Parts: sequence; C-alpha cells; structure tokens
Amino acid sequence: MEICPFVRLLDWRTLRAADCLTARQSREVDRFAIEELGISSLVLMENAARSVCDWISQYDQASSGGETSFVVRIVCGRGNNGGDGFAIARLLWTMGYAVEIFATHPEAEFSPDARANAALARKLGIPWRELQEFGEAAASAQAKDWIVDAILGTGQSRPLSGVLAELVQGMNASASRRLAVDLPTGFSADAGPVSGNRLIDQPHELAGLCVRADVTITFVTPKMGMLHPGAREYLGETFVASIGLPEKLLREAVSLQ
Ligand SMILES: NC(=O)C1=CN([C@@H]2O[C@H](COP(=O)(O)OP(=O)(O)OC[C@H]3O[C@@H](n4cnc5c(N)ncnc54)[C@H](OP(=O)(O)O)[C@@H]3O)[C@@H](O)[C@H]2O)[C@@H](O)CC1
Ligand SMILES: [K+]
Repeated sequence: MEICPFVRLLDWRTLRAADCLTARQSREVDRFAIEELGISSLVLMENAARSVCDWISQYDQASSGGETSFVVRIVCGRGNNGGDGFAIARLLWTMGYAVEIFATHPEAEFSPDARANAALARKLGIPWRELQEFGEAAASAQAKDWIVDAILGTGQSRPLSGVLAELVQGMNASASRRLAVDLPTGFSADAGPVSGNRLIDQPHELAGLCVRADVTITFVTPKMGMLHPGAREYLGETFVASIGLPEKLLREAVSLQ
C-alpha cells in the first residue's frame, strides 16, 4: 500500500532476510551512494526527512482533515539519526506544524550533517527546549501529539543507559503517539530489541530500554532485526521510505550479506 510517493507499508507476511540489510550493509549502501555515486549525505538526509514529513502530513490529512492542532516533539541524538530529526523539525515547521526540538547533546558533539541541520533549525527560530524539560513535556502530552524518536538509528551498538534510557522511558510512558526515525532507539538493526548481547525474548521485562513506536519509518530497506519475533511490539506499523538510491545499488549491497 503506497501512502506517499516514496513511502510504502511493510508487509510482514512476506518479509524475508533477503529483503533486509544489516547495519553494516546500510552503512555500505550510504557510503557507496556518497563516495561512488556522488550523492551527498545531506541530500540523503533531506530525502529521509522529507519522507517522514510526507507521511505525517498524509496521516494528519487522513485522520483529522489536516487540523494541525497537535504538537510534534522531536528528540534528536548526536549522529545522523539526530540529523534526520533536525531536518524533520525544519520541514514540519515550514509546513505550519507546532514543533519542539530536544537535543541529547551539545551542538559541538553533533555529526557534521546533524550540525548543519541543527544550525538551520536555530536560524529559523524553531522552539528548542532544554532536554531536562522533556520528561514533563512527555508526561503532559496529549494523545494527538507526536514524539519523533530521532535519537539513535543504525549506529546504535550497545544497550541504552543513563539519560537516553530515561528519555526512552519518558517516551514510552507518554500518552503521545510515537514515530521512530529509521529504527526505534534501543532497537538493533541486526538483532532487534536487544539487551546486552542477547535478544529480548520477554519484551515486557525490558520495555523501558527500547522505544515502543506506534509507527516506524525505516530508510531504503527493512533491517535484519525486524525479523526478530518480538520486533513488532517495538516497531509498530512499519513503512519503508526510498531516499533516492537506485534498486541496483541495494542488490549489490545485499550481495555483501
Ligand atoms: N548518509 C547517511 O548515512 C544517511 C543516514 N541516515 C540516518 O543516519 C542514521 C545512522 O547515523 P549514525 O551512523 O550517525 O548513527 P546514529 O544511529 O545516529 O548513532 C549516533 C551515535 O550514537 C552512539 N551510540 C551508539 N549506541 C549508543 C547507545 N546505546 N547509547 C548512546 N550512544 C550510542 C554511536 O557513537 P559512539 O558512542 O559509539 O561513538 C553512534 O555513532 C540512520 O539510522 C539514519 O537515520 C539517513 O539520514 C539517510 C542517510
Ligand atoms: K530513532
């Protein structure tokens, strides 16, 4: 089912390993596109952000006739997943949505593309709130609001702890709807909802350590961790967004499997 031109609903019944990429293959696809084809990483990031915004506005149109009285709270990590979040904030802001940015790190620690999009968001004067205000904001959020999880994507390599674990628990406890950018934070691209080095086989026991998204919009292809039996509890309704990379490239990357 095509929701928007570049976003399609993932069909769980037909999902196979051959359709999925690991985190390493995802990075290889991005590297190949950037270094061999010359597509800039900022263009890939913009395409990724645009697909999330298209989905939100289509969903808003379909579910409430486009009354945009809800608030979109975007929590941005310091890597390119966070960079997607800053770009999403900018695009939604230009579409007239009420947007609030929360950043997990100081700007000096951002990846180059995240820093570029954060600077744009600053220049536009998009409301940028203190991270420590997020718990209260999430607790008082309404059901029609959105929390966009742009903390960690395919770069996550270890269980959550400290501030990020607290943020994720605040997200999961909120009445707000949750949309995960690329992957829910706490969800491994390779193994699914992971704690330590083992798969979570009783998801409820460690739910605080992984965002339970209502919607996940993943880029380019499904990820190997989505095959995990407990995955859907965290991914919610899952969509795959094209970010402008040719199919041929994906087949070459998947052949690295
Ligand atoms: N051109 C492209 O590449 C495109 C990529 N795109 C987007 O980029 C995303 C991948 O970005 P990314 O590689 O920067 O990693 P990301 O997931 O942001 O993590 C950031 C850093 O966090 C750290 N970290 C890891 N685990 C952690 C933990 N448990 N707790 C705390 N910190 C932890 C780890 O750094 P470390 O601490 O290991 O040095 C990691 O480097 C991808 O999901 C998609 O959204 C799209 O824009 C399309 C184009
Ligand atoms: K995420």
